[in-house]
Amino acid sequence: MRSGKPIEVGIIGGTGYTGVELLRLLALHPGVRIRTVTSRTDAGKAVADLYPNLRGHVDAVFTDPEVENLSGCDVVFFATPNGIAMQSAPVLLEKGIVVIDLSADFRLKDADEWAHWYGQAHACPELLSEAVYGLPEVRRDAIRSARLIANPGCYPTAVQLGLLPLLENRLVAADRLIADVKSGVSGAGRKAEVPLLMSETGESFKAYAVAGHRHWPEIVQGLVEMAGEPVGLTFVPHLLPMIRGIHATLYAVPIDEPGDIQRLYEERYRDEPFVDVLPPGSHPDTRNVRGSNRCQIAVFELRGSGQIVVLAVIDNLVKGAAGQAVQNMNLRFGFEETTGLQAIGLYP
Ligand SMILES: NC(=O)C1=CN([C@@H]2O[C@H](COP(=O)(O)OP(=O)(O)OC[C@H]3O[C@@H](n4cnc5c(N)ncnc54)[C@H](OP(=O)(O)O)[C@@H]3O)[C@@H](O)[C@H]2O)C=CC1
Ligand SMILES: CC(=O)N[C@@H](CCC(=O)OP(=O)(O)O)C(=O)O
Repeated sequence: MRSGKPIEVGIIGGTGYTGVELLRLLALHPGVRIRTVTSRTDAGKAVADLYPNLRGHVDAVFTDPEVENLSGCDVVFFATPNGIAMQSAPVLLEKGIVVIDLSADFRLKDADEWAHWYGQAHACPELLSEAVYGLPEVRRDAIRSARLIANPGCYPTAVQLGLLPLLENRLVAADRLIADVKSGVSGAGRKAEVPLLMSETGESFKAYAVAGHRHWPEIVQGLVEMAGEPVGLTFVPHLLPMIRGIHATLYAVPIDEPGDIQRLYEERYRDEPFVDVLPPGSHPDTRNVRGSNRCQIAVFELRGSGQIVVLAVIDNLVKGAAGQAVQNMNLRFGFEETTGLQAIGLYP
């Protein structure tokens, strides 16, 4: 466990939902000092004036997102829209600063695939192979020595953790996977857009991006690595009338008699501090992980159809973004993995 001088942290995009969630978590982390928090629109304003929940905990003032404002940082988090981190990550890495990107810029390994899904050419394709996909439950050792960490997306975190034990053990048909996943509205970020108004989302429920969502290639990339074979995945995201939370219902067809699936999940995740396999017959509820870095999972083998159904819930802003980013920082800088992440889910 690391001790000594706190590490210096920078956050680009400190006014957004994942940025302020990083601030909430890092403010109580004993091993860090928040050195720089950026905003183009609120530069010069005290962080605690914009976010009074942080009064007395964060004394930083928003600054412009210029690279010069980040020198002296040991680690910089990008909590920015896609396409921003790839512009400045190379300069920061050259300065010896560790980069943890919460956006999707370094998640896909194939630059053409990235350009296809994100609608622009990648600015530094040469870094894609080096970037470590920061799902600690799969890649803990690589994260410990990474310079550039691609923090997973929210949907991909829930789906991959839900299917990992089945795919690693080759128990299900990898070409027939279904992920039916629902998200709270904060997944879309803090922006003024008509489809995100309370009157549009508040008492309604719908699927979206059924024909193709940019998280699909990210999830498939991760599942292929787990399964060691090609994967066929149907992924359908939905927008739920709630603020935080992701609920994934995952369907898989066993190849043979799969054995004791409950035990398989319990053993795979026994030593994982942030994956909680619930007792048989449980139905995980998004509110039980709200504000916490936990993923709660339940697994069922349906007698009628023979299908395996896995339910996985996370808070999209915590295990799906800022919490997982802090978990990655902890691994990278030698802190106890759970430092600053002990918050229990809010109930009700
Ligand atoms: N919301 C979620 O649940 C999740 C989000 N993510 C990803 O994390 C990233 C951040 O998401 P979220 O917090 O929701 O987004 P928001 O839209 O809420 O916030 C974006 C932040 O980026 C800043 N920003 C915007 N453009 C630029 C720019 N050109 N240069 C520097 N800063 C900029 C904004 O501040 P300002 O304009 O003042 O500079 C703002 O602080 C996104 O890539 C998102 O896809 C990942 C997982 C889950
Ligand atoms: C509810 C909602 O809109 N969710 C977002 C996904 C969350 C996210 O921010 O994903 P990236 O990090 O990959 O951009 C969406 O579907 O676009």
